Amino acid sequence: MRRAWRVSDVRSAEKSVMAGLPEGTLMQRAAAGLARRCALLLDGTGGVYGARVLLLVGSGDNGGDALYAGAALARRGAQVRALLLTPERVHLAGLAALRAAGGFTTRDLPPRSELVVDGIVGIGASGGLRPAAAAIVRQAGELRGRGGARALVVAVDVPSGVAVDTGDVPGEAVTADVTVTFGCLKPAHVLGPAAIRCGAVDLVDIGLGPALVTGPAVRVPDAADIAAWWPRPGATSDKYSRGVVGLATGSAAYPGAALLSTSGALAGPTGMVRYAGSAHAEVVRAHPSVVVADKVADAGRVQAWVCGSGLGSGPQARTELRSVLATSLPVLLDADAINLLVGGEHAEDLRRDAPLVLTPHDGEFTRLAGESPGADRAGAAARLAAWTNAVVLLKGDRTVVATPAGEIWANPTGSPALATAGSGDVLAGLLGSLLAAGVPPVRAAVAAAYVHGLAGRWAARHGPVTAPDVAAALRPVLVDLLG
Ligand SMILES: NC(=O)C1=CN([C@@H]2O[C@H](COP(=O)(O)OP(=O)(O)OC[C@H]3O[C@@H](n4cnc5c(N)ncnc54)[C@H](OP(=O)(O)O)[C@@H]3O)[C@@H](O)[C@H]2O)[C@@H](O)CC1
Ligand SMILES: Nc1ncnc2c1ncn2[C@@H]1O[C@H](COP(=O)(O)OP(=O)(O)O)[C@@H](O)[C@H]1O
Repeated sequence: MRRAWRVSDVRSAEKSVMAGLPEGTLMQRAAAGLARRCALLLDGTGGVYGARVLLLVGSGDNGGDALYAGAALARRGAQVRALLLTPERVHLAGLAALRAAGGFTTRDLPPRSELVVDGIVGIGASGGLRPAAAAIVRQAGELRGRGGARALVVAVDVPSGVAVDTGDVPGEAVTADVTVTFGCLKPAHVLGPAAIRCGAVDLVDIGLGPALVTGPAVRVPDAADIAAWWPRPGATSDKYSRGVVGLATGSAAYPGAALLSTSGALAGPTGMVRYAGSAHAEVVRAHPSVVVADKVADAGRVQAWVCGSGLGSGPQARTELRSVLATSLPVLLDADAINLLVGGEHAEDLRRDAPLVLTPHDGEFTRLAGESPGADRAGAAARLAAWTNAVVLLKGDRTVVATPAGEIWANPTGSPALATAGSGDVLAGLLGSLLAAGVPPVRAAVAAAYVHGLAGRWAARHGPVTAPDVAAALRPVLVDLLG
């Protein structure tokens, strides 16, 4: 698992560590790590000696890091030039170090560069990049180096222009090949469009660890987490002890949603899948192992319900929603079931002790919350989670999962291939199976999103992806993941 901290928490940690160290120590550690990474990158493009390096230097400590790293590269023979965005306000000691090492300042962008180091702003930025900085970022993105190859871009701490705490990119911003960050990850490294701007993220240890006393703002699962959480059958398991998931999905208008949620559920860890709804004949024809009924009331015992994918919005859909919410079981509400909550008709039904998981896309989120998720998707998901007392999985290219207590996870495996009709139905079935197998709701949501994302990537290797392809890819992905 990777963890990311908010700017205010990073600032407090820095302050407490710096109190016990000579001034500038953290910056020296940061700059040394930055220079090392830059040198490694240059090694891959013809070496450090003679390489043309352009530093984009803002007025704060982020610019200071870039200047000291530039000095280290200049000492190894690189031709380092610093473009100072505000020459009247620059990290003076950093600039002196660069000059002493043989580096220069420049007023204009040079015609060629092998490497651009973005030290315009780091975690001290507020708002989108100002016009002068934005113009430099635009031009620097066009720079070319040896043999006409695009210049490599290394961002210092975060790419300039991203919103560090939310992962939003409000305007012009640097697109980095590598982001070298210090002390800990920040939300922009793992959330939203900012995460994509970071390229590969390299974490340099500057000794902040023990001073990070608050909980992380965002957690990111890795394969080992998912493998550790995923239930496996044991020698004494039977079909009931592995959990039974119930699906109240699909309708005469949308029988496909029933089939797709069933496919997702069948790839999960439960020992049995029950389907209740008007698509029961199609479901059992496609999946003979599924036990079917035509409504929730007749379905038999389950350990968790999935309700809503393709369910429709008529009186029968409302009855089914009421039936699942009346149980004392974990319930996942997707798609139409979320839309049925709008207007408050089910407010009383939502007062339940058992876990609730909501899986909205942006449209469903907006209808239910009364406003779109906006730029701070994690914050928006956490607010809806607190309001509904549910785990909220907000779908998107970086799906986020939030709990009512404000714990936030970002899924790292998303794939644009998943943006295809019905892939959310597959996710709902898989997640429901994990709930029925007894996995705590937040882990079930995080694990389902992770595996679903990998399945999208897997399916995309063989051409254009449809939702059945995503469902079919769940099994090979799970074999890889769980061994
Ligand atoms: N603290 C530590 O211990 C360590 C910190 N470290 C490093 O310091 C960085 C933080 O440095 P920081 O606090 O000086 O802020 P920083 O990101 O350079 O930006 C502030 C400057 O940018 C300007 N500016 C602001 N918004 C802007 C905008 N939208 N568009 C354009 N300009 C804008 C703003 O100008 P002003 O608003 O004052 O006019 C101000 O002058 C951190 O990310 C890491 O790299 C490491 O060395 C490790 C140890
Ligand atoms: N651009 C994208 N990149 C990655 N994943 C995406 C993207 N767009 C959508 N997804 C994922 O695809 C799935 C779509 O679900 P949903 O919108 O409910 O579709 P449907 O209702 O058709 O099943 C979600 O898991 C979502 O996170």
